[in-house]
Amino acid sequence: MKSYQELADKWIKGNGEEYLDINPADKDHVLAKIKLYTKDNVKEAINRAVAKFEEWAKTPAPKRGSILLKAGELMEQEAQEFALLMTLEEGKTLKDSIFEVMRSYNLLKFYGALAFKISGKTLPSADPNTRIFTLKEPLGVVALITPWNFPLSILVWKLAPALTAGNTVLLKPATKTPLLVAKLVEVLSKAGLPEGVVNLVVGKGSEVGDTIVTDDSVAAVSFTGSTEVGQRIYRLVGSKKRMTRIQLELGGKNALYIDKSADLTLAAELAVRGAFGLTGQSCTATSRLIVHKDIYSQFKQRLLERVKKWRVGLGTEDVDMGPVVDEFQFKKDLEYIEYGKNAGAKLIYGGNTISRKGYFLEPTIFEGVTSEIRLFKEEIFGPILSVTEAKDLDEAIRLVNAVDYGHTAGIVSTDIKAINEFLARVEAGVIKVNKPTVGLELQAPFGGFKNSGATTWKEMGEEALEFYLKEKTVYEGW
Ligand SMILES: NC(=O)C1=CN([C@@H]2O[C@H](COP(=O)(O)OP(=O)(O)OC[C@H]3O[C@@H](n4cnc5c(N)ncnc54)[C@H](OP(=O)(O)O)[C@@H]3O)[C@@H](O)[C@H]2O)C=CC1
Ligand SMILES: O=C(O)CCC(=O)C(=O)O
Repeated sequence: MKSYQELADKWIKGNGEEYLDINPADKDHVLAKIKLYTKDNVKEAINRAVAKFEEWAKTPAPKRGSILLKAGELMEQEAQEFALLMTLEEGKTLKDSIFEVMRSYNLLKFYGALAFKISGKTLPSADPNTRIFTLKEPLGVVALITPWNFPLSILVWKLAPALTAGNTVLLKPATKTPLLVAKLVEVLSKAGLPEGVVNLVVGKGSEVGDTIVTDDSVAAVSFTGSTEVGQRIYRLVGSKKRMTRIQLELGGKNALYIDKSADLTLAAELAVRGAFGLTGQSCTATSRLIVHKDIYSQFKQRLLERVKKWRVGLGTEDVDMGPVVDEFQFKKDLEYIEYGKNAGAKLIYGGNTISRKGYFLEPTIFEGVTSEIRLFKEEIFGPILSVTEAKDLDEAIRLVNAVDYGHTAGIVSTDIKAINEFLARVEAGVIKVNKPTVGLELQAPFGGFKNSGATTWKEMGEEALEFYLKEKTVYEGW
């Protein structure tokens, strides 16, 4: 069984308790024993980031960008090793891991190139002897806190713009997926990133999280994770003595609407891919289907035909879906399945565990899910899909919006009027038309609405850089 102990020992140097990093597809496979960071270790890391800030901020932006471009190249060369580690540590299929690694090295290259064009603007002045212009500057030490489900790309889409902009970084990945991040730090080091610019801390969020976000040396916090933790961080950061910039990307309960004009084969494909791809553990996952009553029974038949062909197994095999990430999430999924059966919804597919050494579940579908029950309203983050019938487009849009989240939504339709009505009235940061709700491209900005995000700043795209820069306005007279 492959061990990553050497990688862990080299880059993760906490003094706290030991944590076993386990392969979710095989509970007996320990990838490494991780020494977690204590609050004191975190404080030391913050101090290192503070001490390095001036030097890194003064490094010319093109030089900073060149290091990221180089890191992107190195990651591309090691893409297969990154992908294998991702599958062993998080459980997603190798195909999905390779896709995530590709996105990650492209993100490094994208923001590396953007370093060459960080710019302010020049404005006309009412005074003929004055020139007005703006200068963009880094913020200082930024803290990046990330989840396990996209263990590499989410982290890189924060880290790359942060570094390009000239900030030093405190990096706090999810405790479940630290090895992959250790490998990223290794690549950055090989690419020439000076020590102390990026400071990895691997510690349980519930123990070291408050220390990170409340430290007055931390100028900004960018967090992706659950709405519950995000709201806690929002309150804590708001009560700090130092004004602190904050970006929050949170949970989702995304709906895909199947219109009466939809191509039903396409609709079934998009529904199954969106709901069960990545084991449903995606903030862009399709968790709810809203189906027009006129095509309900034909669509249901196509949906069941498609899901029967969905292959579950080890991520390293040729399958469509790997295991659930860990025991905690596995139990949570099972509780929701039991709850659904007792809450009046009808289980029409799956619902069982698969007897292997890891945390394997069948893709599961409930129909007759009303908007009052928890299956409809709460983020599950597992391979469980709820189906609800709508009498017309108006009711469908109301149902799509009838949750506290507003991350992603989708419509499958060939009716341009219905599509435009949907685009205008649905409250979500990303809307997909005839596409799966999952799958974001790095050059496009994204960020959720309602309780799916703080809607302060976008991530990805050129827009992501703005979060990591402040703008100074100069009035230069003569
Ligand atoms: N909007 C978006 O773009 C995305 C949102 N998500 C959301 O993330 C969630 C799944 O990820 P998950 O990792 O379970 O989410 P959590 O909110 O539990 O954790 C996210 C990160 O925050 C840390 N953390 C936990 N408690 C605290 C705290 N009190 N203070 C500071 N940091 C803390 C975690 O550390 P530790 O691992 O040690 O607990 C982890 O690094 C889902 O809700 C999903 O929707 C996921 C991807 C994208
Ligand atoms: O769907 C994607 O491409 C990525 C979305 C994401 O960040 C997530 O689901 O956690």
